[in-house]
Amino acid sequence: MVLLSKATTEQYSYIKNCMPTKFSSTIPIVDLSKPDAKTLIVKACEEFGFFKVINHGVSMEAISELEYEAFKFFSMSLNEKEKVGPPNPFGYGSKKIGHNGDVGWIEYLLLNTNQEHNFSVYGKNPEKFRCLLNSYMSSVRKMACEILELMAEGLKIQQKDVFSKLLMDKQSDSIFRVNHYPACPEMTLNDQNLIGFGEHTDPQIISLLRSNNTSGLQIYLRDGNWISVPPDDKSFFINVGDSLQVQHKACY
Ligand SMILES: C=C1C[C@]23C[C@@]1(O)CC[C@H]2[C@@]12CC[C@H](O)[C@@](C)(C(=O)O1)[C@H]2[C@@H]3C(=O)O
Ligand SMILES: O=C(O)CCC(=O)C(=O)O
Ligand SMILES: [Fe+2]
Repeated sequence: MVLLSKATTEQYSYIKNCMPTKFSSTIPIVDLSKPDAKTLIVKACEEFGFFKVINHGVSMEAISELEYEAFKFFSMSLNEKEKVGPPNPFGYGSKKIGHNGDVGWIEYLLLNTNQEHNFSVYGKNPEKFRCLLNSYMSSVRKMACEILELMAEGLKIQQKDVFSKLLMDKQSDSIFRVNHYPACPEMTLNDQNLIGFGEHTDPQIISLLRSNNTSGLQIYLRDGNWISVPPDDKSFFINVGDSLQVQHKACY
């Protein structure tokens, strides 16, 4: 058994511990290349508010290249990374999330997808990072539009771009987050995990999540239980945000 000294535990005490939950085998899967995708998307949104997409059209090469550059960025010294911060609202952030005083064992880059950022400070090869980010963001935006259009069709809304046009708008406030959850060896040795990104709902229309093959993402179900989402680095997970939930209800 490993015991943590008081001094060690004190530095983490302001970040809550993660509760272990069961892995779910019931996450809906939508194959975007199949004709039933629109029906399955609507069903998943209504019953779960969360689903996984395969055949999403974002190339694995673009994903791996960006992931590699992001890892390089996060492996730099805190001093170097902080040249891209603080995130008010965009840039590099560590531990502090949002404006409500939330904290987590996380560091991240927060970008507006429609805004030019000063990339000259983004890591050792900023131009490469900028190119990879831009091409990744445009592929993911394309996928998001496809999902939103399928959703409108599935809901039998005549105007197919009713949701997707919000994303295509030049003034869109869509954001891109690159989250890094550093290992916390002392806690892991003691079989505990610190909360990375704490409990929240996403205010947007939808969130498109991709991660490496590490577990950690948990979702809250209607029945009041939290479940762990089995990781899958080849797929994207789609979370219905508060704005879509409100608009969706208004569609009936
Ligand atoms: C804890 C929080 C972070 C967040 C604002 C909030 O109070 C609740 C929602 C969070 C979220 C989730 C989606 C996006 O990543 C984000 C930028 C957003 O708009 O809402 C974050 C906020 C944030 O990181 O500032
Ligand atoms: O990093 C994750 O897996 C979740 C992040 C998240 O929920 C968010 O950025 O809104
Ligand atoms: Fe979220």
